[in-house]
Amino acid sequence: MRKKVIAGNWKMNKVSSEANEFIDEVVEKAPTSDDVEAIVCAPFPFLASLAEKTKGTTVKIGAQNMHFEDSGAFTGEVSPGMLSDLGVTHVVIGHSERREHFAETDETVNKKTHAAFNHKLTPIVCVGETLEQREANETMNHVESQVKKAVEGLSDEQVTETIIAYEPIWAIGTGKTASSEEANEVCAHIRQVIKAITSEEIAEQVVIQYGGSVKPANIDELLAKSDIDGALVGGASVEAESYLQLVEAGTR
Ligand SMILES: O=C[C@H](O)COP(=O)(O)O
Repeated sequence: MRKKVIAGNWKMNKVSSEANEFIDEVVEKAPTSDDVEAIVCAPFPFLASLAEKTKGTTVKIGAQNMHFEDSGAFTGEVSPGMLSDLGVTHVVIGHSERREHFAETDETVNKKTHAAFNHKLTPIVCVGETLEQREANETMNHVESQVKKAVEGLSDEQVTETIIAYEPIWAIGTGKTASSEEANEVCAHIRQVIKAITSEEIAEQVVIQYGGSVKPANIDELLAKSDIDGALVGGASVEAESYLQLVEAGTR
């Protein structure tokens, strides 16, 4: 059985003292079950401290973005090696907010996915359709194309380790969650796409998360679905109490 992976994405929230208080509480109270993996994806300035505080615990720290190059004249950017050197283990790649506001493309997503593996980081690759695409029945084709491009050129082993987060853009931060059936349908399609590229055995191992207005009140229903293996959570992951409830749901 695939383990549930619950990743909080704080986005651009918190100051250092709040970040440290959150992680102290989460480290103390997070369930230590093999059935669930807890990841906190925090802004760059907090990563060193959070990675230090979670060393030797079950809580993992992720970044929300990175550059694909190892080093160079890229003012303001952060390299994959800088992240892994701190003890960061995961990195969100291709979040729709980065695609929309920071010109992230399928091509840069693919480069970043390769760069993540080159530096022993696990990529959490985000895909998902706009409301217009859903209404035009383009969801499956769009998501399929995003997934194929993201994993292009990866080895089978790397595809197995890639976490894919299906996040319909219309459900992000809007309070509108995709129904568990709608979410599962797309996650199942993503698994079929992975199967077609690799094999059934690999597709069965790939962790596929749902993201978009996930909260303690709706996570159980989502996680009960056959192809939803976890959640990428924004708003409801910012407070420790709510985040811990989400992680706890992964153990049920
Ligand atoms: O990365 C997280 C997603 O954008 C979902 O955000 P949300 O839970 O606030 O809707």
